[in-house]
Amino acid sequence: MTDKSIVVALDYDNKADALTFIDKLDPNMCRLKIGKEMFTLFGPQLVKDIHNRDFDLFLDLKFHDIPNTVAKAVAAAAELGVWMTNVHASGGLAMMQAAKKALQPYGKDAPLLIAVTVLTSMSDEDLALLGINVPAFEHVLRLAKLTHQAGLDGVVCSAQEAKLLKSSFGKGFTLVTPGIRPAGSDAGDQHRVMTPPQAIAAGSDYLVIGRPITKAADPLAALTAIHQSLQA
Ligand SMILES: O=C(O)c1cc(=O)[nH]c(=O)n1[C@@H]1O[C@H](COP(=O)(O)O)[C@@H](O)[C@H]1O
Repeated sequence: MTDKSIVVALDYDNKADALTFIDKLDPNMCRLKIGKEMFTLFGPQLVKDIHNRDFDLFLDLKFHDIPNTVAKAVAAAAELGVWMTNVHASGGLAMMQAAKKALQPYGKDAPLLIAVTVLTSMSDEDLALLGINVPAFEHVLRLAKLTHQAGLDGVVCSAQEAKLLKSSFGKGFTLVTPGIRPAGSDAGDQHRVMTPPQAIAAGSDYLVIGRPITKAADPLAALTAIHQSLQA
């Protein structure tokens, strides 16, 4: 069972539970992601604990601040040796360029740097409340263009926009897609969703999947079922 296109979002509030689950996994089965909750609770030691188990780790802290601050935060992520990290594209071109530049000293050891476009929890109506009166896919395209211009490795978007972005920016522009829901599972707070096979068919490179796995009665079985759906 090897499919490292799956990135399991480990949104646990208990480190022991998270490590117990990780210890059932093989690093060839998936990659892992920790975000604001786990990093705030458990800090860089958790990153070390996960690296000691040989998993590729996406540090999802979605930096969004002035260019100098984001550049330093991204360099700090590189110091931790993570596989991937992210910023918000809405932080702007100068912020993303500063972040990219901060990774230059790390050469081929630099983490992949991607930018969040429009959160997958947001609908066209949510955007309208922010004064953004275009469909989500148009705003995603706009932010992805800025990210591409800044020289980042790719974007976080929903799989619903993957086809459009691959045709606009090419195969090498990495698409990381949360909002993945196996058929029949609860969407929860996610709005722009797709199933794992649909997302891969649309051109997603990495599927970020959290609750459908971690909140399942048997998380390992849920992950295995997703693997099987991708092989079918
Ligand atoms: O950057 C992210 O990973 C992210 C961006 C986005 O637009 N939407 C999104 O859901 N995420 C993250 O992806 C994960 C999705 O988790 P589930 O909804 O439980 O599958 C969460 O950890 C989110 O923080």
